Amino acid sequence: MATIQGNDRDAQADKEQLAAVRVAVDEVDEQIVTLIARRERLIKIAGTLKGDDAEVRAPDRVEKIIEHVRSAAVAKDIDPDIVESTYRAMISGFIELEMRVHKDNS
Ligand SMILES: C=C(O[C@@H]1C=C(C(=O)O)C=C[C@H]1O)C(=O)O
Repeated sequence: MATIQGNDRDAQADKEQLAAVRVAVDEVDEQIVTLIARRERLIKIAGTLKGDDAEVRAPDRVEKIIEHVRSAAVAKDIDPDIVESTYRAMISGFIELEMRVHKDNS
């Protein structure tokens, strides 16, 4: 009977570790989506409190958020560019959502 040796055993161990890492990534994603849902509820409220489209877009506020999350990324020793691009994509979606909420309320 063949036994698993050397490289085969390493490859098997890597596969098992990758599967475990993916389970952990899925758990983190659940947490992230929970936080995005919480963020979305707040953004919708903000949309009801603003006077016009320019206020909804609030580009100065967007830049302050980017500055804030970049600093938070640096403090945690992760790549601030990844955090910034993630936030810019998310905020761009939220601005469109907030626009719709704002229109429905005005
Ligand atoms: C939530 C706001 O409105 C918009 C959405 C933002 C966001 O998703 O973080 C940020 C600024 C605005 O473009 C706000 O003004 O605070």
